[in-house]
Amino acid sequence: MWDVLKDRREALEGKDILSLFDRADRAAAYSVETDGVLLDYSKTLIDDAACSALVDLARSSGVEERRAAMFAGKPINETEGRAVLHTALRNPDGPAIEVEGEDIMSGVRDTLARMRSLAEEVRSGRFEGAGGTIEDVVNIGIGGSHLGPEMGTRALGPYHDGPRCHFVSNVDGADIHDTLSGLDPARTLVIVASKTFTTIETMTNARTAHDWMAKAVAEPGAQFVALSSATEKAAEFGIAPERVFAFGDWVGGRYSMWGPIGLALMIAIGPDDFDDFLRGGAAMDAHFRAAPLAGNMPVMLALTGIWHHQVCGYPTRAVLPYDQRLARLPAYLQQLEMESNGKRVTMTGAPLSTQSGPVVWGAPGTNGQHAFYQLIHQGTQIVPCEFMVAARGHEPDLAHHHALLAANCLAQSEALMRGRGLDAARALMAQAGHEGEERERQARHRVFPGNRPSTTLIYDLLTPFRLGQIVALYEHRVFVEGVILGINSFDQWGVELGKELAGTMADVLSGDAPLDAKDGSTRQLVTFVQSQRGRSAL
Ligand SMILES: O=P(O)(O)OC[C@H]1O[C@H](O)[C@H](O)[C@@H](O)[C@@H]1O
Repeated sequence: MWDVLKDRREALEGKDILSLFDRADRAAAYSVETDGVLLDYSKTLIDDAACSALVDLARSSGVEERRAAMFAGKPINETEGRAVLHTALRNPDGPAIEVEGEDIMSGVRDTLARMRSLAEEVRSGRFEGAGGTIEDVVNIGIGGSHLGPEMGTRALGPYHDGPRCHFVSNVDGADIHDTLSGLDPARTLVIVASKTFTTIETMTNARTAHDWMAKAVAEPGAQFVALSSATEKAAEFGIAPERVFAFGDWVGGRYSMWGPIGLALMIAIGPDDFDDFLRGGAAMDAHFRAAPLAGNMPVMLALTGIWHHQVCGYPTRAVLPYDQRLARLPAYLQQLEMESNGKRVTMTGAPLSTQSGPVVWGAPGTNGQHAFYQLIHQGTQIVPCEFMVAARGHEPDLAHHHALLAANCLAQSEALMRGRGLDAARALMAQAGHEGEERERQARHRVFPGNRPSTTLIYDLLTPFRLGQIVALYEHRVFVEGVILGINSFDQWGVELGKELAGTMADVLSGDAPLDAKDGSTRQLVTFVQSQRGRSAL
């Protein structure tokens, strides 16, 4: 299949994306719409032959079988022997799903009901801290226990009518210091979010928060909540079982914002809006399960990604939400995509014959336009761009802002595709009064090669439901790309070595472990830190 795709790519060499629009219905044919969201992937150099080869690739890679296995609770996370059922969290009224012979759905419903009741108590003021109603919620967690709720809380700002929410993740004391200073411990709720309840950053921050609260509050544990699969560890930390919200090991960290890890988001926007977020995810699941591959949004987004990264060889892709409230989406997607598909061996342990998933990066528009779009338009590397934008904003009084925002988004994808040729650039320079060699020199700087691919995801308004659709869309896109590459998208062994070495490095830095075994560079760096510490102690 890969050979067919590579041949197709060669056959398209020198062809313009714009010329593909000679086919009058190209935009509609290269788009998928589901439940009010439209994905337009027509501004890519994918023609009918390439498209059908890509769909064949998805089919022959077993995407449909693997999808059925995932939803049925089969242990498709083979290196950890686990099912992959984050989809169950957003379908609490769905049918029974058995994991190792036991139905998990009643547990999902119970936990959601308990989350709802705590969220309502906190929001209504019935749950009080030592000093009265809760004014601030601090979510302590990292990676999958941080990025989802943080991204979602920011994205759904217009729905945020609960207490203020803060997110602490970094072990850098600056993070918790800056977050806690100014908060009243007697009116703060601390959520310790950690699937394993062992992550060094989170446990260090949780203990610091506990000490901070203990200075002002007689029973600090009463203002702590735990979100974890390791309930016994949460109990050891001193958090009472009624404030521990558990989830199964069939929920991967980076797929976990739909369940207990989403508690901060639920407290912020309220359980009803959180339900809408879940419904949006479930709607995308239903589409993903039922739509034929060629009309399936996550599948076609994945195939566009496969085309650009694996077939065309473009090393990165940019996620460019034209929505300031989606500022944290690129970071969220970096974990989702790069931790899931940044692997060098297939499910069987054999080396990948393809590239692993691409580098994902991005920032909201229009800000990025004034920073890195220079390279996107004129750099030598091609960066496929994934634009997203709502047709309207949440601020009716500022509709003229939104009109400019949307216009910029649409103009960028057009500019990337059309570019500006040398003749047009010469004409511009002539108009500006340049002549001869100077005109030629100036014109060359103003050429845009164009023919640069992009996709656009467009929807009416960024509601909780829409956010649910968008997050689930990207989850399934990662899944489809992973299946095609033969990767296990649900483990993350690549984060382990650094963690192990950090443990011993702390001893080396403190002088409790020998430095001799380290390489020259590491010895130099350790010595520098030690000498500076010594100075500050003087
Ligand atoms: O939720 P936790 O167990 O604390 O894990 C937090 C994060 O750290 C790990 O190292 C993984 O790389 C992430 O996938 C995970 O989300």
